[in-house]
Amino acid sequence: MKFLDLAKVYIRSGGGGSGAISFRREKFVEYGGPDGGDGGRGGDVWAEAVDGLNTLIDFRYQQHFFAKSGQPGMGKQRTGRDGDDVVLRVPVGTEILDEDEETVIADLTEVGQRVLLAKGGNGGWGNLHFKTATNQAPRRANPGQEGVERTIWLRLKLIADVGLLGLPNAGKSTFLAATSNARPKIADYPFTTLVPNLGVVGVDDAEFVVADIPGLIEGAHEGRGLGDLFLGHVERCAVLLHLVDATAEDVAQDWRTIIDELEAYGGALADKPRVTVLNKIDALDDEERAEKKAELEAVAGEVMLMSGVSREGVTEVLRTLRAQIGADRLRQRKDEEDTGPWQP
Ligand SMILES: Nc1nc2c(ncn2[C@@H]2O[C@H](COP(=O)(O)OP(=O)(O)OP(=O)(O)O)[C@@H](O)[C@H]2O)c(=O)[nH]1
Ligand SMILES: [Mg+2]
Repeated sequence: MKFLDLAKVYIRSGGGGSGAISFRREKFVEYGGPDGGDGGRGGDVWAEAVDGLNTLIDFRYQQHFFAKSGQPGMGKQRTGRDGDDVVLRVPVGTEILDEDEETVIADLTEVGQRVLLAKGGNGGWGNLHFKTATNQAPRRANPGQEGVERTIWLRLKLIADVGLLGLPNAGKSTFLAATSNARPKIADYPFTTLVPNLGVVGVDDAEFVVADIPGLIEGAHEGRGLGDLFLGHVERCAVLLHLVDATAEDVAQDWRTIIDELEAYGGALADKPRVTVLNKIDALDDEERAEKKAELEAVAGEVMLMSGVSREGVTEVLRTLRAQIGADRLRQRKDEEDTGPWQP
């Protein structure tokens, strides 16, 4: 199976148009001077971070991006038309890497940020440019400069405030759907979420972005399951929301599995603030709730209770997240009429 947060792309800027060799031809003018125009410039290839995208899926269907060449120059001093630029529209948070997959060419972290990936070739000079005192009728012009061809990689790291963690089936997508504008796929089989979903969650007067990532399983950091590829996504989150399925056999063990993965992944992930939630409590009676809560608290410390389905406890969890995210990252909640739904 292929993952959409990494895409290989071939790009080529346009070559410059060649300069023209041409001479003026007019009635009663016997020796018209040179009038060959310059070739047009070739188109550039750019990348630009845009609103409203959160995967690189489009680059799975189109991997080649070639800008147009400049048109050749023409007589009567006419310059050839420039080739159109090509712009790769990528989600915010996309890194652009060189062919070696390591060298970072650019990191597009803001909407509208642009980077030039391949410059179009200059147009060649027409013979008009070569006229000198001793050579009044030059029969030479330049070819256009060639375009630049290169292979690059696009790598997406989502910029979310909260990263959802949990084993497959813990109810992460259900939670996201219940609390945000995102409509992730939900099913009672594991690994329903193949592509990370982003949702904007509002609570009180604040908004933040939650990323639903595919379920983590044991060994994910070694490449098992789908989780490890997406651990990279959560690196930039301010808080992790760890959901534990209350209907599971052993909630302490389920919790431990995820924590082990975080620790094995290394980096700052394991030290990030974390909110631990016992989810799906609608399926339990009071006695079972207390029992599971105690089991989980014994290993995880403070635990909140919630159900993404009945929505019991959801607001409290959102408020806790809000408090942990920090004011600098929170967006002001706006009425949808004002601006339309905010798109990650
Ligand atoms: N009773 C109950 N069931 C829930 C709750 N939340 C989710 N479920 C069910 O649990 C199953 C898995 O839910 P998802 O939201 O797809 O789980 P996930 O964690 O996103 O799973 P992956 O994407 O596979 O990692 C579905 O059948 C849901 O209906 C809840 O609060 N209560
Ligand atoms: Mg899911």
